[in-house]
Amino acid sequence: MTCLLPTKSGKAAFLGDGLRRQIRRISARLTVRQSRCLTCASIRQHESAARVYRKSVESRSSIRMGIPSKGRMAEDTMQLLDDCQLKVRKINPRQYAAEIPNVPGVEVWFQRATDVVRKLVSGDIDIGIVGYDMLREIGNQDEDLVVVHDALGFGGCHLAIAVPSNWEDVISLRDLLSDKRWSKERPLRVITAYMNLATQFFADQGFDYVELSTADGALEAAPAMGAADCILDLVSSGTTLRENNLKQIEGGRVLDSQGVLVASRTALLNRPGTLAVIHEMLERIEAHLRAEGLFMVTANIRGSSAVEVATVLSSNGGQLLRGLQGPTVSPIYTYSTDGSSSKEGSYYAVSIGVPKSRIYETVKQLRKVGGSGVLVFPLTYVFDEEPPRWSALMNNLGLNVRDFEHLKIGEEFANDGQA
Ligand SMILES: Nc1ncnc2c1ncn2[C@@H]1O[C@H](COP(=O)(O)OP(=O)(O)OP(=O)(O)O)[C@@H](O)[C@H]1O
Ligand SMILES: O=P(O)(O)OC[C@H]1O[C@H](OP(=O)(O)OP(=O)(O)O)[C@H](O)[C@@H]1O
Ligand SMILES: [Mg+2]
Repeated sequence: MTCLLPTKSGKAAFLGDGLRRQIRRISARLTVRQSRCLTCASIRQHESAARVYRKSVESRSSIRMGIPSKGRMAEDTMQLLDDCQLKVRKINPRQYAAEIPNVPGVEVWFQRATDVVRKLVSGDIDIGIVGYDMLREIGNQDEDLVVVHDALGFGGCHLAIAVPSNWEDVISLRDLLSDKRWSKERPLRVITAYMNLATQFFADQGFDYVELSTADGALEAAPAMGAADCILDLVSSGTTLRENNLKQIEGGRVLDSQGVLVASRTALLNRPGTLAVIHEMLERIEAHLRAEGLFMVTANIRGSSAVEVATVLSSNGGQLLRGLQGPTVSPIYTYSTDGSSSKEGSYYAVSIGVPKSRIYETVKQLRKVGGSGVLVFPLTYVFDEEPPRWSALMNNLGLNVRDFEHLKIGEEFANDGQA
């Protein structure tokens, strides 16, 4: 007898201990199966149907962004937008539509991660933040989906094959492939939530005898239950695998993933304002992520000229005391004793951006060259030149960076009403 219960979310909480006991009592002769078995073909049909019904840009005038409504990515996405001063304003927690007051004209829609991708494909949203794994699985290499930023710095995990730890002879994918246990009559049974990626991977690796099945979560339980031989699922810390007596194998890493910013090519090229919004988001995200790893340090250093101080810094601290492009060195003006006049004195103020991880080393180096009054500040943004990801996007869209000059954000929004 097998009884499957929800592992998490509202349903799991509802099935509290009391209810679990009741179920145990009444279910002596009951078998509940939660897993669905889908063929790859049916999933493909489902995903491509969305493609056929892609909406035209004229069907609405607003720019829509989709972000995960729950799960691991939801909180991190909100935090990233907040850190970039793109805070999402939600009137109440059960509402699925919101706005970003700093970017007027953008509607934010909260959706399940899978639906963010589906709605990008169908043209119901223009911009989205999701895990790269979802983008690849659901988007299935749809040419309309353009990755604008591929490393948002959260949701880091990888999709991997895991087999029972007690399969001592199976260390690598090659071992799994040559295992004589699998045949046409008794294929290798793999359970996964990533049917498209799994189909592609096993075909590319030359597996002839594989049967895929799918479930929505807690896949790690399937081998012990006898429902599958191995799994293809996300791994981050590896704890879930370990706790379920599973192990990864060499060559079984299918895809590396983290949060990505995606946009619809159709919307970028045709919906007024979308390209400008993406430009601003990209600039803010890049500048924030660059700043996140740095501290701004200022200190006073004795010297006879700014050049001498800069030379002392670079010859003693090497790259560390040179900052991002070289130290900023400015004279400190000292006043005469009666305060009536000021003159360039023998102290200079230096400002440098340094990696957070090397802050103490920096302080010690500054002291060594006579630095005093060392102040350390967090940074909000480091805006550099136009981000390389922007040029890459323009390239991808077949546009010239100069073409965008006239699409400045103000003009774009001003044009919206007339479009
Ligand atoms: N263990 C993990 N560590 C880091 N990122 C993860 C992990 N598991 C999933 N993710 C990322 O988060 C995204 C959303 O996963 P999450 O589990 O929150 O949602 P879901 O599986 O769609 O929903 P649910 O599990 O609640 O049914 C995944 O697509 C992946 O990019
Ligand atoms: O390597 P770890 O750090 O242990 O993380 C991996 C687990 O995280 C995800 O599951 P999630 O918690 O989203 O539950 P789910 O299986 O119900 O989606 C994923 O599906 C793995 O089960
Ligand atoms: Mg999950």
